[in-house]
Amino acid sequence: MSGLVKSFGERRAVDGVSFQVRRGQTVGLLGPNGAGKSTTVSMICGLIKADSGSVTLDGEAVGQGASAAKAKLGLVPQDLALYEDLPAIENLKLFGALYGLKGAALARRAEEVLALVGLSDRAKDKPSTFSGGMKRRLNIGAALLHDPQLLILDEPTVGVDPQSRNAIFDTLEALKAQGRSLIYTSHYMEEVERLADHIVIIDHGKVLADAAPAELQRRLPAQAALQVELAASSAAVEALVAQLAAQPGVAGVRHSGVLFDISLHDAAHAARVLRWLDEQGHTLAHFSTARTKLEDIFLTLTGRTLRD
Ligand SMILES: Nc1ncnc2c1ncn2[C@@H]1O[C@H](COP(=O)(O)OP(=O)(O)OP(=O)(O)O)[C@@H](O)[C@H]1O
Repeated sequence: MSGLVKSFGERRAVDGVSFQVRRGQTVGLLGPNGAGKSTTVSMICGLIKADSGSVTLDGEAVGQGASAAKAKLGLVPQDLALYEDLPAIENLKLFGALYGLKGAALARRAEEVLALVGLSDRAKDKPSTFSGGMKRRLNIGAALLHDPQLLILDEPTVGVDPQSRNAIFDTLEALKAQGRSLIYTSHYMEEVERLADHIVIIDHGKVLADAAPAELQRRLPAQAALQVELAASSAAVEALVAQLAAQPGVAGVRHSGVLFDISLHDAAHAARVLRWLDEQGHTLAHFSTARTKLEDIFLTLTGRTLRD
């Protein structure tokens, strides 16, 4: 899509958004509340009309009405769109019929989709008896009946417990393995880190970053983090902070009591820092290492956390 703009009255919700999704690619569209994610997604699907800009799929315009390009995309809306009192399989058949599927082909496809979202054993049960996560998976299934090439999911895991979130991710990974392209919006950096091979960060309707996760990681001032807890409380904590900060490869040091968070330019520096602490006679109560979170780049770019 290119140069998408949408205003609601005086408010410019989307202000010139452009990015590409390659075949088979999973793009994570990240942004805080009100950033313009849902509006962007609605324009991509032709649900709302852009003030300007264009969306094309395989070179064909996705317009407002029915089009060949539109038939290649599926939308999983943020709000559930299911018939609570209709068995799961019948829900899927209903959506399939809306896409023009009939008879045996419709029945076969509904079964396939139910298996894909991991609900085959609940075919005859009604969504009203499902957990929140199962409803979300059925909602994803509803967008898959017509076998879309590009699936767009608007916050597919909102309000879902961690276990169900994993089940949803298994479904998304299966779709990815089938070579489908995915766009999904999220507040959750850890989800995007798990699934996306490309990340677009938007805020105030504008694209702030559009890159592969590893590339975003490289833009961070620190690549890795080391957390150490010293055994004895040290009277000279501030002096130690200064000494640690002066060690080669250390990008920054923060502490809370005897717990030190040391940012490193590279994970390879961790061993040297630990050796230095040992040489200085400090005993470790605990230590851990971690990759610096992409959440930090988000904070750097937007000045906001994702959960603001
Ligand atoms: N139909 C509408 N009428 C008026 N303003 C709207 C409408 N839809 C969205 N907006 C405004 O446009 C801005 C972007 O909203 P949008 O829903 O696209 O953000 P979002 O990034 O999806 O946020 P969230 O994560 O909360 O869903 C917000 O300021 C919102 O209040």
